[in-house]
Amino acid sequence: MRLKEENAYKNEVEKENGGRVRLKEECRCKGEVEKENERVTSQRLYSTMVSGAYQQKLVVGYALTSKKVKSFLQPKLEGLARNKGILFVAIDLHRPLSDQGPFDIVLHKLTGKEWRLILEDYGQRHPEVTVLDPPDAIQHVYNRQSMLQDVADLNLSDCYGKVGVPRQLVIKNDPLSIPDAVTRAGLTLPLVAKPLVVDGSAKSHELSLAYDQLSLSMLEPPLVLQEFVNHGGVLFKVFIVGETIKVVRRFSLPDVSKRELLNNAGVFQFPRVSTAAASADDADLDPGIAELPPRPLLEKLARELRRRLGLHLFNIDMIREHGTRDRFYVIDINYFPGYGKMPGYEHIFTDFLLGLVQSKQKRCPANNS
Ligand SMILES: O=P(O)(O)O[C@@H]1[C@@H](OP(=O)(O)O)[C@H](OP(=O)(O)O)[C@H](O)[C@H](OP(=O)(O)O)[C@H]1OP(=O)(O)O
Ligand SMILES: Nc1ncnc2c1ncn2[C@@H]1O[C@H](COP(=O)(O)OP(=O)(O)O)[C@@H](O)[C@H]1O
Ligand SMILES: [Mg+2]
Ligand SMILES: [Mg+2]
Repeated sequence: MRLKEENAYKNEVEKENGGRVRLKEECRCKGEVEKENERVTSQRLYSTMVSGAYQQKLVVGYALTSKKVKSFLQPKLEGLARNKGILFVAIDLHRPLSDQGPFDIVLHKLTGKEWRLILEDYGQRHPEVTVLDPPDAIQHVYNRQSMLQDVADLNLSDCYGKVGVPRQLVIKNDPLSIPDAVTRAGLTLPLVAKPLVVDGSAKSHELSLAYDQLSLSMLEPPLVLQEFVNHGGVLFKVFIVGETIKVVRRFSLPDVSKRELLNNAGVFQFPRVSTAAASADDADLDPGIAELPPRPLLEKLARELRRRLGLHLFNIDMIREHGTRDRFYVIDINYFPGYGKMPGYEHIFTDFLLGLVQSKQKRCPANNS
């Protein structure tokens, strides 16, 4: 690229990046966001010079924790996105959202009421921007009772297998009432006790296994008490990105035998299981346990949940009842999970973003520029 053209392009980038340039002038402290956006601008210049034909298609503003930025926004994803004309820009939480961008998509996973209100207001003022995903839809899966409600309502029982949720009971307060409440509800031990609300904290993932009824009064509400389902120690993590589904196997809690149940009492907190480090994809497993859930079943489940939950980005923790071929339970739904560990997520995610904007343009051609 000749110097004149390069300068002309620099001007064009500066113009296009109006919001970000203004941000540079306005922002007194040279913060992380500014540095990030400078880096992005120079990367864009570089990619133009290398490819010769740069065409930016969409700008994705993101509001994610630093942990999530590290695991999700990996260099391979950013590089691929850049080649496809997608630019990721960090949202500055200290400045009004409407002064930033303009964005085509806002990608976010932050908890807290303040952020929710900001996004709701922004969504109303900027209907042309796709907010991934709507805050109230995300809120619905941050509660372990409501997250499974849609699976229970689905009644998926004639689609290459049956999918349900374990029987469960919500305890809002008074731990002393738990043993009676469990008897009345007719729940069978052992039970998994899970904090009712998932708020991104380590505490919301502190789960316990309860072997006897009396010890249940030692638990700290608000919580969900869920029947433990023997599943051969293997769990299926079903990642969903729009219409794409990817399944991986993870190790999980081992089965609890009748004898073990008789010989044990108490409530035992267990460490985080089924994390990425517990991959069981390459393990030598009993085929009856390891066989993935049937594809048509997953497709129907994902399609229905996408529609009912109003979410594009989530995963489902699913187990097969040990000793059955086709009896499945959904035990957990996570919003914007650890996609960095989903095989091929870079291509899947970038294609998904492009597809979103294309389908929006088809629906509202007047917005095309
Ligand atoms: O820590 P990661 O990257 O494995 O992702 C966590 C998820 O793990 P997974 O992708 O299912 O293996 C994790 O899934 P689980 O609840 O462990 O099944 C949660 O989604 C977690 O988010 P939060 O703490 O509930 O807000 C996710 O944490 P964040 O990345 O959103 O902080
Ligand atoms: N009803 C259940 N039956 C058997 N195992 C369960 C059940 N619920 C949870 N588990 C085990 O506990 C782990 C964590 O539970 P989960 O509901 O997924 O909570 P989290 O949101 O912290 O991942 C699961 O990965 C699984 O190994
Ligand atoms: Mg889980
Ligand atoms: Mg979870």
